[in-house]
Amino acid sequence: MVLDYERNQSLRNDYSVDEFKHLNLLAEKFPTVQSVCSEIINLESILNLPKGTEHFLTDIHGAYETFSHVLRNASGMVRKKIDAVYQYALDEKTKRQLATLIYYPEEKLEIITKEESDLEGWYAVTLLRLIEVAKVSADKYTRSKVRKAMPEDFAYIIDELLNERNAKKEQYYNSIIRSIIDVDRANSFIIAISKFIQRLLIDRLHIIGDIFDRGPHADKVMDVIQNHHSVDIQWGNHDILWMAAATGIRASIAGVIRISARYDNLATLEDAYGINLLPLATFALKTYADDPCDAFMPINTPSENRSSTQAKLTSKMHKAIMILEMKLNGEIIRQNPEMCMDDRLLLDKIDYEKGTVTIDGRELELTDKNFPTIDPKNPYALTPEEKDLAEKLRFSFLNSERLQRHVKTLFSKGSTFLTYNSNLLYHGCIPLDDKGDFKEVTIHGKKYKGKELCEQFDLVSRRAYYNRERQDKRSRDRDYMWYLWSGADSPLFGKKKMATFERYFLNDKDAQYEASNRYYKLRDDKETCMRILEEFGLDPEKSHIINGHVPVKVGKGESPVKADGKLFVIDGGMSKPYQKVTGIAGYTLIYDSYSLILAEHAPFESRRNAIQEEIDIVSTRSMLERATDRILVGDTDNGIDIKNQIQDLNRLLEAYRKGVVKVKSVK
Ligand SMILES: O=P(O)(O)OC[C@H]1O[C@](O)(COP(=O)(O)O)[C@@H](O)[C@@H]1O
Ligand SMILES: [Mn+2]
Repeated sequence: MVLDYERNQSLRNDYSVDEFKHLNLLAEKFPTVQSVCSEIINLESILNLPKGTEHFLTDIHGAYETFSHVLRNASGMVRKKIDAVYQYALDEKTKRQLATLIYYPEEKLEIITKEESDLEGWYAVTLLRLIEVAKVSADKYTRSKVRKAMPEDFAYIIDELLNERNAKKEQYYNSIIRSIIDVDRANSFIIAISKFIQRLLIDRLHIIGDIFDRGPHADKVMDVIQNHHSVDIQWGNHDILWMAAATGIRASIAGVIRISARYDNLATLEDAYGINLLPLATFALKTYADDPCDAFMPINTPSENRSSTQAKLTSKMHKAIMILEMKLNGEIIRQNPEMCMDDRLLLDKIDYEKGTVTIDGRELELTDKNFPTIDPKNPYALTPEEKDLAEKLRFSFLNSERLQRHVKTLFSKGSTFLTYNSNLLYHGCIPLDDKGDFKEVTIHGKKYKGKELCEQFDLVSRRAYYNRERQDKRSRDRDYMWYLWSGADSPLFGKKKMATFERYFLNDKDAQYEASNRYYKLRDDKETCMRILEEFGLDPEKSHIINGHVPVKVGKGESPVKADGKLFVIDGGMSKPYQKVTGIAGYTLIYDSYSLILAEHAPFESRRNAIQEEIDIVSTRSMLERATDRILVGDTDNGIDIKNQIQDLNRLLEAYRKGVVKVKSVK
């Protein structure tokens, strides 16, 4: 092919060698003039369709049941579609049952098939209703896109049922329904079409970070994400902590275990990820045999459980891993002065005789003075047992197949930030200095700020993970990946310190205070947000920033809408422990072809009640912005890709017609 190119002077005049190669590759996929033309027509028609609906969620923190419900009910959109079709035709009870069936088809069918006296009649009516709901859910997409979303087993039938109903074909239509029931496929069909509806209503899912920690089942959330048809993730500080642990970074491993102990989730760590915690339990029992470890009782342990063997063991493990984490953090901080984290070196500021610590010139009394593993002369040194323990834990994390799979998903679908359809998405902040300019941060001796800083942290983390087998060598990439969890200039965190030590060992609100980067004040300011949008290459007039990380205190009157609507903070406290702070149970930001809508969710009772009592999450929707014209695919990022494809196809068509690229097929 390249030879053809070199021999042909006129070819060389019209095409570069790269374009010639590219067109020949494209010709493999579109081997005839006919196929090129139909693809152009197909793509042109997609450009004129309404854009798909995007859903944004954040700070899931292991709240699997709520997360799963919000996806199943498409943040309230399933119910909205049912209401649109059957506004007065069905009563509330029937609509609620239909909605629950769509959310939990398997579970609901089990109940209904046992209770329903006229099952055949119920199937017939229900199939028809589900098809109607599917129809309105699919109406803005092309037939080809809808077909791609269909469950394989029923693709043909669903396609027929969605498109073929008119007076003439009524009999044909009814006969399909009849035979689904007759051949005993009604249950499978209901499950398939329900999932199809769920999928149609969330065309794209964005997760603005913090999937892990606090709640019990981040592992199940990750399974859902792993199998999702279209999702992206912006890493949160808790996610990167787990990713760093899976990279084999010992300080991060200790951090993951500490938080799991704090929220009484050690069993999940063992059962879901197969992490062997026996070495930690043995070490903790021996080291803290007579220490009550009161400050390390898992939070929210009911008073009647506090003296149980289990609670006592967890507290000892919690303290043991906390001290190990402090030592390992110290090792990284001391080796990386450019991180400027010396204020986090506290083990050497303790007077072990007096039981005090000196912070910012203030001598404060420790609430717990028992440090059997610390050598006051060399407080960061690991004891031989601690070294052995850290190695065993690292082995477990590096070899947990499920954890590694989840972390690979976080890498393949995630990043430190994302621009998508004129929105800029990131979990924490873009570090700013005291004057409000982009803060310069040193990584590996070089200074970065703004977008470049986020890109650099992204790169460092990927390098650290994909070179994790080379643990023999000290890796500064690993150190910087660790930094992202709690470093003052980490875009995933952005507080001047993480006061972990102070929160466990002191009774002093001032010392425990975690001041935030300037960003968190200045994000209220429209001009700052516009500058950030510009920095990331977006049109500041039209674009928005979408943030998580800091719970919005809705109960105290705080609004998730900042900077005159340029920025939205959508951490509404999906995980239970944070609902006290927010007063609600999470937000979904919905971006459809007309508008930006914020759905505010009331607490979710439980999956059991959702299925049995048909208790849905109550969501209040408010319109944030409405477009004057309906937004079409042509206006989106995907639209830009499609337009580029059309351009390439036109060049190919021209090349076929000029005879410079050979038509590859005679068909
Ligand atoms: O609520 P806990 O478990 O005490 O955690 C508090 C810690 O979590 C953090 O808020 C970080 O977690 P988030 O990213 O969820 O905010 C720290 O700043 C703070 O020290
Ligand atoms: Mn966070």
